[in-house]
Amino acid sequence: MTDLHRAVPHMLIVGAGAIGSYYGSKLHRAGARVSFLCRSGGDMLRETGITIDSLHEERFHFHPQRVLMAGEPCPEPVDYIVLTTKVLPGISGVDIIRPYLGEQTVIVLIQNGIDIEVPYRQAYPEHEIISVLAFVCVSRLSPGKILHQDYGKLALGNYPEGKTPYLEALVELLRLGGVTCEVTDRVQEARWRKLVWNASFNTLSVLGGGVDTAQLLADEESCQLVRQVMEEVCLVAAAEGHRLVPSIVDEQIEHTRVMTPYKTSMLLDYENRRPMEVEVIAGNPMRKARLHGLSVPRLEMIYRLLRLQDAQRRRQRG
Ligand SMILES: NC(=O)C1=CN([C@@H]2O[C@H](COP(=O)(O)OP(=O)(O)OC[C@H]3O[C@@H](n4cnc5c(N)ncnc54)[C@H](OP(=O)(O)O)[C@@H]3O)[C@@H](O)[C@H]2O)C=CC1
Ligand SMILES: CC(C)(CO)C(=O)C(=O)O
Repeated sequence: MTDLHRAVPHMLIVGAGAIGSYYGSKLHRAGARVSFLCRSGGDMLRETGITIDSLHEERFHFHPQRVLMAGEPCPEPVDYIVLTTKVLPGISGVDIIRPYLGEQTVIVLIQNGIDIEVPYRQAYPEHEIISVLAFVCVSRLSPGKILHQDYGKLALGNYPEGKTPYLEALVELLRLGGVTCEVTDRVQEARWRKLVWNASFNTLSVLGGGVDTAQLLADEESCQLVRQVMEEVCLVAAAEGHRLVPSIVDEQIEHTRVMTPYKTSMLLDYENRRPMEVEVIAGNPMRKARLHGLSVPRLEMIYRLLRLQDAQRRRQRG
C-alpha cells in the first residue's frame, strides 16, 4: 500500500460548478478530504459552503476542506486532482493542475467529449489518468447552490485502458458516498457511446432553436436527424476501433423518450451566454472522421454552425 492510499485521501476538485460540487459532496460524505480550486466565488464558498438540493435525494450541505483560488498554493499533498471544468479552448487544465501535482497524484477527468485525455497524457506521461463519464442532470444556480435534477451514475476507467488499484480505491469511495459506479477497462469505448448522445442531442438542442429532448423527438423530421447524427458518430467510432452495437441508436432514442424532458448542458450554456463545448463534442469526432476519410456531412454541418453560434455569442459578451 502506497501513501496515496491513505485512510483519508485528499481530493482537489478543479471547478466548483455543477459536477464538481455534486460529486465533491459524495466524496465528502464518504469521508474524503475534499478541497476546491475555483476561478470565482471562492470567498462565498469558504463562508457558506456548498448546498446540494435534489429532486430525488435529501438536501446536503458541507464545507470543503480548503477553497483555493486558481494558482494559490495548496499546503497539503493532493492524492486525486479532479477536473470538472467545461472543456473549452480557453481553459488549459494542463497548466491549471501543474502546481498541485505530486509524484503520485492521480489525474481524474469528469468531463464530456472525445480525446480530452490527450493533452494530459502528453504533458504528464508518468501520471495515472482516470477518465470518467457522468450520467447526471445537475446545474449550478449560484456559487455554492446546486440543483440535482436526475440520475447520477458514473462510468470510470483508466486512460487509455485498464483498471488500477487507484481506480478501485476511488470507486470504493464514490460508492460509499452513494454513487452508482460502472467500472470499465475500455473507457474510450464508453466515451464514444456517450458521444452518440451528446453529439446529437446537445448540438441539435441548440441548433434547433433551444429545444429540449422531448421536443427533438416529438417531431419526426428532427428525430430522424438525431438518428442520422448518431449513426455518423458510430461510423467514426468503428473507424477508431470501437465497434458499438448497432442497436445503440434505437436504445438511446427510446431511453431518451421516457426521460423527463431535459435541456442539455450545451443548451443551458447557450441560453446563459456561456461558451459551448463545441470542439470536444462535435469538432474532435469530425476531425477523426476526416483522418479516416469518412463522409459525415451532418456532423460537419453541425460543427460549422455551432462554431458560428459560439463566436457570435462571444462577440455579444464582448
Ligand atoms: N451538468 C451536468 O449535468 C453534466 C455535465 N457534464 C460535463 O461535466 C463537465 C462540467 O460541467 P458542469 O459542472 O455542468 O459545468 P459548470 O459550468 O457548472 O462548472 C464548471 C466550473 O469550472 C470552473 N472553472 C472554469 N475555469 C476554471 C479555472 N481555470 N480554474 C478553476 N475553476 C474553473 C467554473 O468557474 P466559474 O464559476 O468561474 O464559472 C465553474 O464553476 C463538462 O464537461 C460537462 O459537459 C456531463 C454530464 C452532465
Ligand atoms: C447525457 C447528459 C444529459 C448527462 O446525463 C449530458 O451529458 C449533457 O446534458 O450534456
